[in-house]
This record gives sequence, C-alpha cells and structure tokens, in this order.
Amino acid sequence: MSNPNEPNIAERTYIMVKPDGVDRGLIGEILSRFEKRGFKLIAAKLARPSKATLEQHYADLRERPFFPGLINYMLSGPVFCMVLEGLDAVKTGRAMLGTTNPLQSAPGTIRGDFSLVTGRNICHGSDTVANAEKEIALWFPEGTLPYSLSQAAMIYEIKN
Ligand SMILES: Nc1ncnc2c1ncn2[C@@H]1O[C@H](COP(=O)(O)OP(=O)(O)OP(=O)(O)O)[C@@H](O)[C@H]1O
Repeated sequence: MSNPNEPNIAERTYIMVKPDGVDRGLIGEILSRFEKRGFKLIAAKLARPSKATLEQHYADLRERPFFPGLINYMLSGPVFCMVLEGLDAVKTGRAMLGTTNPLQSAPGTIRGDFSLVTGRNICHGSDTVANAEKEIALWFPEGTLPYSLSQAAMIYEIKN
C-alpha cells in the first residue's frame, strides 16, 4: 500500500488546453513544458466536446454567474486533452499552471506567461487527485488509454 506521506510517483493528472490556447497555437508549448519537467504523456487528443460533457466537467460551478459564459467559451473551438503522469502530478501541474486569475499568476507559470484574463486563461489542470480520476474517466472513457503500466514508475525504479 502506498504511504500517504510519500509523493506518488505514478500519479496522473488531466490537463486540457482550452479553445483560446489551441487557437493561439500553444498546444506544443504547454505539452513541452510538462515533458521537459519530466512528466510522461499517457494519452492525448484534440476534441470538440459536447455541452453535456463540459457541464459535467464544470459541474461544481453550475450555480456561478459566469457558468453560461464559461460553457460558451469552452464550446468555441477544439480543446486538447492530455493525461500526464509523474511525481505529484496534480499538485505540480497546478503549480505549473498558475492561479485562476492570470494577472495574479507568477511569470514562469503557463497562465502567468501566456494570458491576462480569468475568462481566457488557456489551460485547465485537475485540482485534486480525486477530481483527476473523475476527469480522466470523463474525457478518456475506460479502455482508451494507450498506457496501462505506469511508465513514470518504471523510469523512477531504473534510476534509483
Ligand atoms: N469570475 C470568473 N469570470 C469568468 N470566468 C471564470 C471566473 N472564475 C472562473 N472562471 C472560469 O472558470 C474556470 C474554472 O474555474 P475554477 O474556479 O475551477 O478555476 P481553476 O480551477 O483555476 O480553473 P480550471 O478548472 O479551468 O483549471 C476558470 O479557469 C475560468 O476559465
């Protein structure tokens, strides 16, 4: 059984380049940052999600005043969906993303380097391990992930 005090080397997160990020040609830049950091790309696809899928993805925000605008934004073009695996992937992914409001995101973060407004913040990242699992299941229905083994864990074992 894994030790809750140890970072999980085989943790997976769901990262999604939003329509503005895709439109601005930032897929490669964003993926490259995760690969260079040491995360393993487990699955990826360009998708045109349905309204129902987006409403499920953002279900926690359904009552917020910006919800209809958020769904329209996410429907405005293709998104690029990724599963990335590696050491503390969820927490590290959020740190690499920056804060929800890009103006408060530090330079060096994805949002801090490439965006200015909350309503066009170019990239999503799971905020908890439980939500990552739900989001991976939603965007990559069971059986579609090309990797079943933990590649990151294998690399880690080889190097230690
Ligand atoms: N006040 C707002 N006005 C407009 N859009 C907003 C606002 N707050 C949040 N959003 C949009 O909704 C998304 C989800 O909001 P949430 O509070 O979950 O932030 P987040 O976890 O940083 O973002 P994401 O879930 O997309 O990674 C934000 O990334 C942003 O695109």
